[in-house]
Amino acid sequence: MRLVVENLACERSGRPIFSGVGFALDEGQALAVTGRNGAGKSTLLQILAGLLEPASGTILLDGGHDERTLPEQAHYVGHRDALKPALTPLEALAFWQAMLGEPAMAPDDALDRLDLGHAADLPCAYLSAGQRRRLALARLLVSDRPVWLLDEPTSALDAGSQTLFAELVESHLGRGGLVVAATHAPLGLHEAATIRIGA
Ligand SMILES: Nc1ncnc2c1ncn2[C@@H]1O[C@H](COP(=O)(O)OP(=O)(O)OP(=O)(O)O)[C@@H](O)[C@H]1O
Repeated sequence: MRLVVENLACERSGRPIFSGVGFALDEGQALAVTGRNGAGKSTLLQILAGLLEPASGTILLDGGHDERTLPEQAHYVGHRDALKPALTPLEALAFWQAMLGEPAMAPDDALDRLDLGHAADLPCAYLSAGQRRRLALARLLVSDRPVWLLDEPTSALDAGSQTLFAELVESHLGRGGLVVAATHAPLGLHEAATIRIGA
């Protein structure tokens, strides 16, 4: 599987955000997207996730499920954790697994993997910022999708959780996955290509 992005440009509300963005990522590879605040890192991920249209440029995913689009083969974990406050972590993961399809790890096992087993039945509203982040990342484990699009994945994570995150990503890459992550901080991976967007 190979993700090739060429000459991508984006405008928001008629204002140019970035242009000339390109990269190629093979299976087992990670890309860190860096740049100043407002450079368009989240915007780039949202375009890859199919949530925004680029002004120009091409995005090609080669070698995956031919009948599925990139967004259908990607997990997108955005800035916001997309959790309903009244649901429990277990309910939230069961929902995501049913919605995303391709079931992989059982929700309770994913919670244990992210060290959230003790909070499985609490309303998400009670979770701390780091716990909410870990729950959003647990979503990556319950459905099998080869491309992970992660926006500031380590924000709010303590040192131990950052190590855990790096282990999850390394294991995904080891299985032939692809990861694109917008970040201001090092991701703790053994190897990741980097592109900087904006000035
Ligand atoms: N819905 C919107 N309508 C118009 N402009 C927007 C919208 N959302 C974001 N923008 C603008 O697009 C630009 C890029 O924003 P984006 O969130 O992609 O930046 P970023 O590089 O991820 O920033 P940060 O490092 O602060 O997270 C910013 O100037 C922002 O104000």
